[in-house]
Amino acid sequence: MPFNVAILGASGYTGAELVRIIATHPELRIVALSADRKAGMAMGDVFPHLRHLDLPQLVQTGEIDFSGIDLVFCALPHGLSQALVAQLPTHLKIVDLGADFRLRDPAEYEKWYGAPHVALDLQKEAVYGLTEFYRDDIKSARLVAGTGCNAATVQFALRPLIEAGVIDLDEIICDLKNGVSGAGRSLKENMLFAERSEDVAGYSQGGKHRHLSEFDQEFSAIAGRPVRIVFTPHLVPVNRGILATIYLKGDAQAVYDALAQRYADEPFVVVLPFGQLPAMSHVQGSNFCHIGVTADRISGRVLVVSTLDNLNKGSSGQAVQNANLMLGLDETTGLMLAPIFP
Ligand SMILES: NC(=O)C1=CN([C@@H]2O[C@H](COP(=O)(O)OP(=O)(O)OC[C@H]3O[C@@H](n4cnc5c(N)ncnc54)[C@H](OP(=O)(O)O)[C@@H]3O)[C@@H](O)[C@H]2O)C=CC1
Ligand SMILES: CC(=O)N[C@@H](CCC(=O)OP(=O)(O)O)C(=O)O
Repeated sequence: MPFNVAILGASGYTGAELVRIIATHPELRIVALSADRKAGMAMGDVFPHLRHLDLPQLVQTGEIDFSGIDLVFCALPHGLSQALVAQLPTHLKIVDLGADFRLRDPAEYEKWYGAPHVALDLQKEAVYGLTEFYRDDIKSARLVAGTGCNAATVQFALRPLIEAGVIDLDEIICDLKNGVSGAGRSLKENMLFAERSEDVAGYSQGGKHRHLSEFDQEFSAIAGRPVRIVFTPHLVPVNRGILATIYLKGDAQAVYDALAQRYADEPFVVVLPFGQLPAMSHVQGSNFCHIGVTADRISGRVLVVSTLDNLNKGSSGQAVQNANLMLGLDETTGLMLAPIFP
């Protein structure tokens, strides 16, 4: 018997990607889809690429009968899940894709997201959803908080290096490029084709991006002392994909060895042969993260490049990976599809 799942926010980009992934998942069945402005519409009318699927109609969340449902994916804008999850029946397992439950310190949440947290008990119970590092906790969790997509890309590169003690923790500089689907599907002037095509621009520079809160939390916990990285994201004219170029001080071979060893048995994190660097196009449409390492000509400088698909490994793929664990399924179920290329 497959597990019944609902997707809240199914008319958004991550919602549609969840549907695309789950459509061929042998153990999950979509029984409810919610939307806000698009409630009442057929999913195939909102997303013609999903027209061939037999899917429930989009409804308001309040219209869903959760009694026969096992797990809920929340793909809602920031700030909505906390109040909503608090009202849902407690038999449900929840995978939240937004930022509501990522930060363990409520003061940090308020600082970065501009409003007090309204479900502190749920926050305490939530497990951070970076599967490869929280696998055991996720297996027994009722509520999992998906990571930020930029945050996942950078953490896959840096966590093993901080753990292994092979880099200078005070010299971490990260330059990241990401695609426009990361901003969601709702209309925004600065996301218009005429403004994004043929352009590259940084944003949230100077330490203002909210994913810094996840870096601060996670990296400092691993190191056992405060770690602060320099992080500048840039928007590039691609639909999906994130590529982080990280400049470090350390021995390149030791950096490579730490990453290769840490991910040797991980099905979704691929460390390329030393000296090779990945491209966004190598992972788009998939749940894979590719990492490359090379030495700089300046002795003691190392370059690490990490790339993943923001809508897949950065959100919906990660969400399904976590749902698999929470439901006692093999972690890779439904997720081994190869990337789309070219
Ligand atoms: N896009 C990405 O790459 C990533 C996104 N995330 C997170 O995932 C979540 C979803 O992101 P994304 O799919 O991009 O967002 P979208 O803007 O594309 O979709 C948002 C969804 O939420 C619904 N919604 C909006 N307002 C309300 C409301 N008041 N009540 C109920 N439903 C509402 C929308 O419905 P309707 O359209 O019908 O109004 C839509 O289905 C966010 O928290 C985001 O931060 C995480 C990692 C990566
Ligand atoms: C292009 C673009 O705007 N990208 C978003 C990605 C955010 C994301 O998806 O992560 P959250 O779940 O934390 O929102 C950004 O950098 O803010």
